[in-house]
Amino acid sequence: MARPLIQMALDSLDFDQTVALADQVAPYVDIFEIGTPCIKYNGVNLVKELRNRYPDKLLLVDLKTMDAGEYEAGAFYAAGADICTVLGVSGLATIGGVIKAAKKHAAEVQVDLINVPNKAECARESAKLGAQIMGVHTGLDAQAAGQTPFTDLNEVASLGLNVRVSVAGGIKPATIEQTVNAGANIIVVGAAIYGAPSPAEAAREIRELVDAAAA
Ligand SMILES: O=C(CO)[C@H](O)[C@H](O)COP(=O)(O)O
Repeated sequence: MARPLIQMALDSLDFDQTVALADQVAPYVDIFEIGTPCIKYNGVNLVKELRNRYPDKLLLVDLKTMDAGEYEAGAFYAAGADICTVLGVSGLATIGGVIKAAKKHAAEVQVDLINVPNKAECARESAKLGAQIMGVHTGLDAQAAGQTPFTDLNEVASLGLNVRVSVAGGIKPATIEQTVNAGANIIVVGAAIYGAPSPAEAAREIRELVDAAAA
C-alpha cells in the first residue's frame, strides 16, 4: 500500500505560534495546512513565511473558497501554495475557477466535501473538471455534535476516481489504522497533535502508526 501523507492542520490564529508549531512537527509530517481561521487572520504573509522556511514541504492553504474562485485562490498560489481548498457546495463554476488558478502555477486543488449533500456526485464532477484531491471532512462544529468522517470516507474512497482522497475531522492515534485501511491518501491531523502535551511526540507517534498501518 502506498504510504499515505500526513497533513498537519495549523489552526492557531497566532502567526508566531503557528510557525513554532510547524518547526516542532516538521520532521514527521508531509503537508503543512494553514487552517481556515489562521489564513483569514494572517493572510498571504504566512504562506510566504512557511514557503521560505520549508521549500520542500507541501503547503495547503485551507481557503474553503465559496465564490470568486480564480480571483481568490490566485493570490495564494502566487504566494507559494501547492494546494488550495474550495468548497464542494460552492458549485462547479467556482471549483473550475480555482482549478484555472492552480493550473497557472502548476499547483493542485482540493475540493472540500464538507456539508455537500451528494458527495459522490460532487466528487465525480469535480474530478472530471480536473480537481486532484477530494477532501472528506467533518468540521469542528460537526465533531462537537458527535459526527465522524468514516462513513463518508468509505463512500468516497470506494468510488474509484483518479484522485487522492484526504480525510479530516478529529483523526487521532486510535483511528489511524481505520483511515489507512479505508483508503485515505492524505490524513489530516490537527487537535490530536497541537493539543498534545508534546506536539512533536504526538506527530512522531502518528507517523509511526500511519507507516505501520500502510506497511
Ligand atoms: O479544517 C479544519 C476545520 O474546518 C481542521 O483543520 C481539520 O478538521 C483538522 O483538525 P482536527 O484534526 O482537529 O479535526
